[in-house]
Amino acid sequence: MADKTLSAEERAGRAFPVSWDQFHRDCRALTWRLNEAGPFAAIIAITRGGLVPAAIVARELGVRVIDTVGVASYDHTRQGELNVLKAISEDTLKLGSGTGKGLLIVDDLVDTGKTAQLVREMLPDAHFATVYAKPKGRPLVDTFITEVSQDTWIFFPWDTALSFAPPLRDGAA
Ligand SMILES: O=P(O)(O)OC[C@H]1O[C@H](OP(=O)(O)OP(=O)(O)O)[C@H](O)[C@@H]1O
Ligand SMILES: O=c1[nH]c(=O)c2nc[nH]c2[nH]1
Ligand SMILES: [Mg+2]
Repeated sequence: MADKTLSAEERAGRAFPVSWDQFHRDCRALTWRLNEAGPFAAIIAITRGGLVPAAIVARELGVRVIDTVGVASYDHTRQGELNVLKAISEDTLKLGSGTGKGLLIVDDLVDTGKTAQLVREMLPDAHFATVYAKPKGRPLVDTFITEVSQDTWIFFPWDTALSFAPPLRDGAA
């Protein structure tokens, strides 16, 4: 049984640090795939993690109508209740005929898939894209770029900073 006193990151066996360069490249690769699935009338970023990929995808696809849906469930690395902090606007709902047809939802990743499930219920016909996917969440995503194992914690560039790493022979992982 999983130890509930440990955070998701502490339970994760591996770390997958992503640099700004790598993230930009992965977002552009995602856009190549999305270009074939579009065109899209608007992009909905799941904030906050979806903001940076949505900006890059919007620039590459030439989409200028951007909305947000605010969903939070992790307090740093501990998953709690899903909270919808901001709903999708009426204008965007109309643009997608109420079901999300012709709209693109963007997030940084799917992990357990709980966030994706909730937003998919709001817009069942929208295309759902993430940059990274873990196996549990993967079935909820239409397009993604890189899959990592469920026990991997992804470190995004906006959450990290360069720091000294001790040499391997001194016990570094
Ligand atoms: O598939 P799940 O297990 O639901 O996890 C994925 C979600 O978790 C993170 O958001 P978080 O709740 O940390 O909020 P944030 O985007 O504001 O950082 C991430 O940006 C995804 O939206
Ligand atoms: O920065 C993050 N990395 C992850 O692997 C993750 N999973 C859920 N939420 C997450 N946030
Ligand atoms: Mg998020």
